Amino acid sequence: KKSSKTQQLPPGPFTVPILVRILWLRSLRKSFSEFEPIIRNLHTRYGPMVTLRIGKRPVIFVANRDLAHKALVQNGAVFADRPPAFPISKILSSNQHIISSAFYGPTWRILRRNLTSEILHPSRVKSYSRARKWVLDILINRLISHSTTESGNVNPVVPIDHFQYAMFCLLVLMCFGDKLSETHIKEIEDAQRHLLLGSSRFYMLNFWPTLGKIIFRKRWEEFSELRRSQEDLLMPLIEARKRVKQERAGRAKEDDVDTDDEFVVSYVDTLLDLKLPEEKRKLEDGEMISLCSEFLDAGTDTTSTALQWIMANLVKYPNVQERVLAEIKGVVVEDGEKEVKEEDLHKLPYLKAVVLEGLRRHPPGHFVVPHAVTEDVVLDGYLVPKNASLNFMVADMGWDPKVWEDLMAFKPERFLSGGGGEVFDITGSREIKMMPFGAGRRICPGFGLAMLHLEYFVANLVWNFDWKAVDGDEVDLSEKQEVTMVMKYPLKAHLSPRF
Ligand code: HEM
Repeated sequence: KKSSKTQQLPPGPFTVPILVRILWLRSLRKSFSEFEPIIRNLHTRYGPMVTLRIGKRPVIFVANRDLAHKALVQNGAVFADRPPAFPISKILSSNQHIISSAFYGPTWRILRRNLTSEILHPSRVKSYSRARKWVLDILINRLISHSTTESGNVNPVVPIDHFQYAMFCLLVLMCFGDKLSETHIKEIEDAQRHLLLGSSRFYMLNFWPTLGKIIFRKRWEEFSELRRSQEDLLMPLIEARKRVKQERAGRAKEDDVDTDDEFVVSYVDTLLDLKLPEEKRKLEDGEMISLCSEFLDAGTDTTSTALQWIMANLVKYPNVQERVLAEIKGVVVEDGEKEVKEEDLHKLPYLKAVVLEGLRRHPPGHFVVPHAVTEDVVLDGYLVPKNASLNFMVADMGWDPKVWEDLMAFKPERFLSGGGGEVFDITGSREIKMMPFGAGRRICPGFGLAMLHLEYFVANLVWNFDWKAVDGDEVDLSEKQEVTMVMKYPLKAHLSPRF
């Protein structure tokens, strides 16, 4: 519904914006993890829609699945905008010229369509299967070498860094082509991680940007230095793809045929010819760097966090791990075959159920990227003004007792269709029962790729190793807010190779 003058913002605590800003800054210095329980308490007190005044803009939180569906799916176009970025994000996103922060309009449409049709299309995703196998081998070798000492003793492994590195490798190869060395990948990972982890340190620069340039001069310099080092690392890779493209074009002209069957299109290749519709020009170097950086970040921590939560539950509940293994045994027919092939994943419904249950119980992001509306509207009788920032309680949507029985238990069976063949709709198009990837027009475009990565790596990790809890160090499922919602006590497990 359109709004009228009498409509009010959703309820919320009375706050003095300047005080909230100061408290916000102080709390950021300590920990971000207090934030979600506060919003949850406010929902208990005020209902499914709550307003908080943190800065100049009201921030509205929605905790109800039906309202999320009404907004994001039924009125998708109105709720698909993004708020203006804070100064730091503005620099990192080249003025909101990346998919996740672009305003809803032609630029967002062309950038998103390029990603979905040129890179995330199933046939293109298939062309990266060699890269996935390469990364799987790296991961398995790393896990083996970390679980045995030189004297042959077995050590428990803390796999999260290896998961992160593996997911990062995959995304780098898709982004810059599959001919990069491990050393090079590690360098890029370090630069990206510095920026990502530093983001909470630089958050303070968003407030009072003009005066802050003087007060926080050192921190601004540190931020500029990190962005520069990111540019120094990524730009040569982009330039290298430009050269490959030119050489191929030259060869194609001479021979009139494409001789290089091995060639795999990378994300950068698709950006080189892209034209921004509003500015009517090609992408600038800075914009390409920002888009590559978005691509790497979006698919790395999210997926490796989910992978860690899923493996933690398989260690905690050995009967679930046994069932995954038994299902794989029915599919891998060749004796001694070490790989569960991705072509076989669709024959493993229980594995898929395990991944879905992992995403429901432990969604890597407990909020979506902030949304905005394209015009003042009314939702559930309350005004959602154009200048508001709007968010949705992702974790709470998947923990609704009206939908899920015994909701905090890890029960993959709830996703088995019982022979009916009905596949669970993760996009929430008809009804939102959980939304780990968001919903509607801004839904994560990478959800298919993420599901593939999770199914492929969970299957192969279980197929290659028996995962066991470490005596006296039981798996603890407490959470901690970092870039994503991670395990407060990272998974530690004994791994016995099965081959
Ligand atoms: C388990 C893994 C992943 C999870 C849980 C996840 C989750 C999300 C969520 C919650 C959003 C915000 C949706 C919204 O604002 O309403 C999002 C956006 C996005 N994700 Fe993912 N994601 C994952 C993997 C990936 C991968 C592998 C890619 C790409 C390679 C990707 C690319 C993006 C992009 C570009 C956006 C912005 C979409 C837009 O604003 O239109 N994500 N993701």
